[in-house]
Amino acid sequence: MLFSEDRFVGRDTPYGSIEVICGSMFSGKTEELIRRMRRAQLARLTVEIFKPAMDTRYHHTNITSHDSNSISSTPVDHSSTILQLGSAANVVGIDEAQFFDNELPNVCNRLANGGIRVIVAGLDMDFMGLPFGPVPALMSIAEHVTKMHAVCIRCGAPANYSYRVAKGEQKLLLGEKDHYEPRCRACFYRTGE
Ligand SMILES: Nc1ncnc2c1ncn2[C@@H]1O[C@H](COP(=O)(O)OP(=O)(O)O)[C@@H](O)[C@H]1O
Ligand SMILES: Cc1cn([C@H]2C[C@H](O)[C@@H](COP(=O)(O)O)O2)c(=O)[nH]c1=O
Ligand SMILES: [Zn+2]
Repeated sequence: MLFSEDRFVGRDTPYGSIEVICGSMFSGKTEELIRRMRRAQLARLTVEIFKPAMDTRYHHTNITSHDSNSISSTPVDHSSTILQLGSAANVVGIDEAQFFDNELPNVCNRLANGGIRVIVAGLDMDFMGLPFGPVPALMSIAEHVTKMHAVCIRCGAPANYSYRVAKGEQKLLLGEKDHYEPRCRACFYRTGE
């Protein structure tokens, strides 16, 4: 069964696995990450949750969804710290993976090869519709990839793009609905609206 805690109970393989939760903004990535981490906690597994220190939108330490669900986490500046701090856990969760350095896939592989279930959430595409940071590479090496969809703010179809309504061409621009709206392919590429 996918995403089940029982894979870690009474099984003698020394290997873990990598799960990626990706999609546009507002698609439910953080809620899904929190759900899986809470289930692991209910199963009395040791969990460690990380987020990039530069993502200060909601809370300094907590991971918080757009619906204000939250779970405590450790902010880190570099993926190497995840390897140091996460190696003793049964389950490692990582949010906002797009903001991490390109060593993150290697770090996740090392954790998974050490027996840890690694669950990573992040944007697969930036505001240009281009692959974002280490997330596409993580999707390649993961056992399980879940692509989430928001609701297109323009037409109501499933949305897999994050359209930037704010000014600015830089890749990194923290923000919420004042800066971005989830859109479907047609509404994303239909310009001037
Ligand atoms: N256009 C939208 N489509 C879907 N969910 C939305 C939308 N706007 C707001 N939401 C809210 O955002 C929540 C998902 O938040 P979150 O898990 O933080 O998403 P993500 O991490 O993918 O940005 C949904 O449960 C919903 O209540
Ligand atoms: C598309 C895009 C997004 N960002 C920023 C905006 C938000 O702060 C996060 C994404 O948060 P969510 O949990 O997925 O809603 O990323 C960015 O910096 N650049 C972009 O192109
Ligand atoms: Zn649309």
